[in-house]
Amino acid sequence: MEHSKALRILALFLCPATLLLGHILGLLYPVPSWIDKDDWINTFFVKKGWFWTSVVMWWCAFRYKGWNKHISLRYFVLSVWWFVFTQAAWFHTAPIMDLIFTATGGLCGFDVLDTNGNLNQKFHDSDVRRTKSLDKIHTLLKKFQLTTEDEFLSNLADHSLKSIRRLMGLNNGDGRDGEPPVSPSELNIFIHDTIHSLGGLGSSAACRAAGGQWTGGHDPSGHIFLNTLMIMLLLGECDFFENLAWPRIKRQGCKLSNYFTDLLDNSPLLNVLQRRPQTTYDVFWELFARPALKCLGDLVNFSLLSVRYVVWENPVFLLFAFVFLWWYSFLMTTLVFHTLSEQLSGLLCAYVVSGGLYLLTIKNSAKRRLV
Ligand SMILES: CCCCCCCCCCCCCCCC(=O)SCCNC(=O)CCNC(=O)[C@H](O)C(C)(C)COP(=O)(O)OP(=O)(O)OC[C@H]1O[C@@H](n2cnc3c(N)ncnc32)[C@H](O)[C@@H]1OP(=O)(O)O
Repeated sequence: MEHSKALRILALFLCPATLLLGHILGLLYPVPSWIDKDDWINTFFVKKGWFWTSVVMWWCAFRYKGWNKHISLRYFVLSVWWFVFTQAAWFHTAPIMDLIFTATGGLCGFDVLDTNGNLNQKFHDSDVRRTKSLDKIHTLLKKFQLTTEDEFLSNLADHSLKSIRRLMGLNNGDGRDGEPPVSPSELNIFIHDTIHSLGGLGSSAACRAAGGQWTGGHDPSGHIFLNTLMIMLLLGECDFFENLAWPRIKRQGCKLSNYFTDLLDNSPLLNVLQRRPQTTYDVFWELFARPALKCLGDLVNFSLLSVRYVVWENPVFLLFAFVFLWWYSFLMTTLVFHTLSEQLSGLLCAYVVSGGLYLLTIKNSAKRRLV
């Protein structure tokens, strides 16, 4: 099968096939325990995914084809769709994914206390996140207390602040006894209503910033949406320069392997046999220092050449490394996060636009070739 056909099939079917694979794996194996919302892959790469994908895509375009108005148009369409779906549908409004969530009954919740007045373990999914949220809620309630003129509400705010400080392990001075005869659920309602009265909690980002928890409703998976869009953008664009990328790799051969074998070709015993050192110092030098220095030099050479080979000469490797990263994140999302229907809606929303765009482009370029 020719390269471009394989690439198109990969671009079109990789994401739906991975969704299926994830659910089959989910039936066969336990949920992976190493996945963490705050790990470096998620915070540094996936959550800034559009930035990384843009850099890699434009870099490849620049190194293989140069600027071209068709690429810019496709990038513009996908960027606008990414932006309105995940960032903001319009100026100062929530993005489409959050509008769907709130329209289906979802809200920003503040169920900080459980029925016994202790920290609700279902409020956020790790101690670090719970502590950060309590801190944010404390700041907002403090602000409210300083500005309200209603004595009753000010007292309630005071009681809530004391409870929150207790949950954070801070000393209130008067201990738990100083807290009022207000039930935990009433305090939760007060915290919820007060923070909502400050306004601007219509998006998941704003909810997070206020320390709340996005609960209920249908929450289309932002990760599935973004990963799909990024995979299709990278593989879709690769289709337009792969005829330049593969021959370049073939032409250059794998000269990196020579440098790699140099790294291994560094025997201390051979040094001793060939150079026949006379003094103890010379033996030490030939046995330990010379091989170590040579290895270091070769390693630096090898690293520099690898970077040059991958980033400058063949950035298509970089492109596939990122496709792999987005694919991995996609698979982990299918295993751990959201319901199947939320994953499907994330996939469909990305797929409809990016799939349509690339099918249309492929059709148009085939037509142009025929003419
Ligand atoms: C030498 C070189 C020269 C180069 C020369 C070329 C020049 C080339 C010029 C380029 C020019 C660039 C110009 C670009 C300019 C921009 O692009 S700048 C903009 C950069 N911004 C971005 O990239 C942002 C991308 N991120 C996003 O869109 C959103 O954060 C997301 C990922 C869609 C948000 O999703 P979300 O809110 O996390 O919601 P969702 O996915 O539903 O997840 C719900 C929860 O489950 C968690 N979750 C879900 N799945 C997972 C998972 N797989 N793992 C862990 N957690 C998960 C989430 O973390 C979330 O948890 P919370 O933290 O909210 O509690």
